[in-house]
Amino acid sequence: MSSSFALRRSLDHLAEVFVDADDASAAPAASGPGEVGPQAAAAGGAVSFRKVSKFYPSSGGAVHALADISLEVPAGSIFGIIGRSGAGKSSLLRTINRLEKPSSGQVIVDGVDIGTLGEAELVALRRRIGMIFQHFNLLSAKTVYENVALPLQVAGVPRAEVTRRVNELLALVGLQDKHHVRPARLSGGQKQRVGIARALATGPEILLCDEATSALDPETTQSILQLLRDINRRLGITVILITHEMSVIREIADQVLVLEQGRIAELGAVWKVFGAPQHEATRALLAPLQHGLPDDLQTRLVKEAPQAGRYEQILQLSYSGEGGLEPDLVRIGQALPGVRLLHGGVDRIQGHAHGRLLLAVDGAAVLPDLHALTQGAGAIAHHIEVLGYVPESVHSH
Ligand SMILES: Nc1ncnc2c1ncn2[C@@H]1O[C@H](COP(=O)(O)OP(=O)(O)OP(=O)(O)O)[C@@H](O)[C@H]1O
Repeated sequence: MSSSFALRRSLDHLAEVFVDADDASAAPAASGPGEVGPQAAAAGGAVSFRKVSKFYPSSGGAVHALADISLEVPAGSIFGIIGRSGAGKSSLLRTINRLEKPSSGQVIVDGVDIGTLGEAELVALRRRIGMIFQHFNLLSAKTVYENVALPLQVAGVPRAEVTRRVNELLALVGLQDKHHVRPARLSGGQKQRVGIARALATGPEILLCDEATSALDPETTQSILQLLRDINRRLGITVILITHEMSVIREIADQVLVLEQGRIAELGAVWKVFGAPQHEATRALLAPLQHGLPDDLQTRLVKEAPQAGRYEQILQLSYSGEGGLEPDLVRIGQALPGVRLLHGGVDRIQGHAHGRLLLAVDGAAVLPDLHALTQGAGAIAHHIEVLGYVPESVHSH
């Protein structure tokens, strides 16, 4: 792609997402130039979807991208949308700033049905909704400073004020020493920080994140998620993000929506959905995060207890976050004498312990009533099952 073509595309995109210069003078801004800014804690930012459906016309018949979506995103929350490729995530996200128009149903932002807004009001709405992208969408010919300044300049903010705010925004995202650098000389994480600063320039109440960390390595992903969390907490901005990685949801979101073929497969608090996934799509998305049986044990595991020779019983203890139950190693040791921890892991999600432990107990030991060990105040796990038996000692191999 030639650089002028790339620039034109980026400019087109920016104009689409933010405002266009002609509209800016005509539009009654939601908050006037004097009030926009990252220091202003967001007061609103609630989004409701009411029976939202979306069809795209196509030569092979209409594609039903969203079907009857109704849900609420509370103001000030972090809301994660996940699903397989083609599930409808982008389509749903883009209805919030009306880059996509629903075929039916309403999207309501802070009590206002945005389908009823005229052009000028739509411009004002988009100033209250920032957006960041997987590929950052920065203007390559402009410096970091100029990229962040642009939405403020377009909104008619006086020059001295632009300078003050861009300085503040770049400090907020940790790029105070990169003012005069062009995007090509930044790392992916730094580019996304510029994208975030630019998205926050007009003091939005909502930040839409379209696969914002998908192009980043794991360490940079962590730092960007941390920044988004800080922004959510410090500025009170509602963050709505789409991702295909459950680890991103686990890291940052309060609520998660699992989309499957345009429909709600699952919706709820992240710790609950992780602890007791109801839908096959959710279980499939969670599978890579779970501590399953390692291959070496899997190959040696038999379903029936061997009739002769020594063997070990392999138990799986699961934790779903309910009731504050955490793995208490002393109690586990008392309930299952001689137990050894083979494999597993526990995550804390929103203060709830989640995970699985794989344990080995000598084959000669008589197991207690495992169901009883999941009940009442003395419970050692939410669920316990014998996965099978491994001939001889596990550590003899
Ligand atoms: N402009 C369009 N015209 C026709 N079909 C479209 C258009 N945009 C999306 N679709 C179709 O709508 C469905 C949902 O697409 P969407 O991009 O919202 O899903 P997604 O979950 O974001 O996917 P991905 O993770 O691959 O980005 C898909 O079948 C897609 O092919």
